[in-house]
Amino acid sequence: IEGEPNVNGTLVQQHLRDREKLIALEKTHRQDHIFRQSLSPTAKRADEIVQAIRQHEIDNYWRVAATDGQRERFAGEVFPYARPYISNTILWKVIKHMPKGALLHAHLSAMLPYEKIVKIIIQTEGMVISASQPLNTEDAKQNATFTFAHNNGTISTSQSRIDVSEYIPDTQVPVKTAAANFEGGEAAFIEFIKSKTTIPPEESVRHELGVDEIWRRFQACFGPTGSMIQYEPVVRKFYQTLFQDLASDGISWVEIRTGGSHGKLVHNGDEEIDPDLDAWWHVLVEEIDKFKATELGKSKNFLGARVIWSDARIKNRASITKSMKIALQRKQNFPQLFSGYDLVAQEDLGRPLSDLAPELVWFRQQSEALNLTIPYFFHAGETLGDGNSTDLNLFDAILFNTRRIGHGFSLYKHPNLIRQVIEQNVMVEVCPISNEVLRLNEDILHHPLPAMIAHGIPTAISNDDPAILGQDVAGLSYDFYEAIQAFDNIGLAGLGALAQNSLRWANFEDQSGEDWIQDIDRGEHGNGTKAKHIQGWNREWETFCKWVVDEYGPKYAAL
Ligand SMILES: O=c1[nH]cnc2c1ncn2[C@@H]1O[C@H](CO)[C@@H](O)[C@H]1O
Repeated sequence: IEGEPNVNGTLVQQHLRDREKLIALEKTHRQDHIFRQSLSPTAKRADEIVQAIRQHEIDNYWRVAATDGQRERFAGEVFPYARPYISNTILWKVIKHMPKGALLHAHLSAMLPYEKIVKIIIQTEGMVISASQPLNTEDAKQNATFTFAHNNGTISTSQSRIDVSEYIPDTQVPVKTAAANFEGGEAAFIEFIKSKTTIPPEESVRHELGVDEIWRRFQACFGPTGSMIQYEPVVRKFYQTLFQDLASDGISWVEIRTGGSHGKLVHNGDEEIDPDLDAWWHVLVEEIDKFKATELGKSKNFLGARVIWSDARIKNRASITKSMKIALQRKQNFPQLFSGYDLVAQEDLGRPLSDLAPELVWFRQQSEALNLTIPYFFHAGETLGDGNSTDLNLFDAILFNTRRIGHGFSLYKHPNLIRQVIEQNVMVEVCPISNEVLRLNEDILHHPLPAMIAHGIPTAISNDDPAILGQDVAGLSYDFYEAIQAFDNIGLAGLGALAQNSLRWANFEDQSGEDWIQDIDRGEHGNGTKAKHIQGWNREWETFCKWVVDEYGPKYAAL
């Protein structure tokens, strides 16, 4: 036996060089590779600083040993437990500040926290609530359903509480009165509404109960939301609050999934739904324009919103066809607001896309005959399965030329599809917190996002149903935070690429398939609307990176 291990030995040094090369080679396949290559010196500096901030907080803030009865804490732990700690971090402040581009995957009735909606309702003249039974016990509160409505003042005044045994089921009580008289007052009333419309942390973490169980709870949360966002004055304030919150979070464009049976409106001073289905669309057009003209809308350069018409895949053929006909009419009347088409609700239990092939082919033929551009933006692969019908939806989605895939959680199991998705420029709308709470990944560390990026799959981050699933804010900051927190390979530059992708795959205006692909290929170098918006974001990104360097450079440079 001779000598000692020596770090300066030729073979050791060779190994370390090979290692660097191999890691670098691996990274050239990443979807964010080109974006990283083109970072300005300031952006590179910001990336390094944020890396230092992140590591410092992983070591000194998140890593906390278990003490009597308390769990051990760690970076990347389940979102519902991490959430209260996130807002104390510097990394959070950085993420909040970041320009995030477009929110491409979110369902309207679960976009704005219900506390905000209920407060709007309480303040709106003539809003009433009725419950299916007196809410005087915990059991009753759990079992009851409730409905909001507008009433022109003809209600009986004998009932002023919904949480006493004397309450007569289905009687309307002014919301303001019911809330004020609720045991515990308005705060307790809001808590009650939230208990019926949100998934609490203690439920979210129970992964042992599986996907179907959480989907039953999740789906039930949507029940009361229909009647919340129907009365015009409420709807208008809802949109203004929503757009304010999105813009304040650095989001400049949003594609909202809704429609189907949801697009109904009760006009100011009315009690009944307007049979003219355009009414709902008119209001949204007006509110988008109104917000864009506000100080905040202008200062944040808010670009607007479009709607992805969404039908519940659980519906029978006839009602899907009927809804498609209504969709075609709306597209004719509101070509700019109407973006595309999707099918929603639990994929595992609803109709697979292959089952709906006749309807989807027919719909495409109809829109072509009418000279309408209605691309597909399908949910697909939101499953743990491999080869089950939800997983196979990915194949149909690609064959139907989906322009983006919602979730695509199981895509990483399909090498050939991955190749096709990359070649055909299809982007995956990744919703990390939604996937976690709906029990696909136990925590962010188990999410396939880094695998998708590493394989070169275009991805962007969305929040899906933040009012229900626990983010409890309209913006994207928590989902962005989870992504950067969990994976060393992402970093600020990786988040930047994800944000820029969101604009590159945003459906700003009707385009033929060819033009759509060309604009994605050209990205910031194109000459159309999309390139202009990406260039706008690039400028915001530089300003943001400079802010990071100025604000945190001095302190974190040394770390
Ligand atoms: O992650 C999702 N995957 C599929 N469908 C969803 C998801 N989140 C919400 N919805 C569906 O959208 C409808 C409201 O517009 C709800 O019925 C819900 O099932």
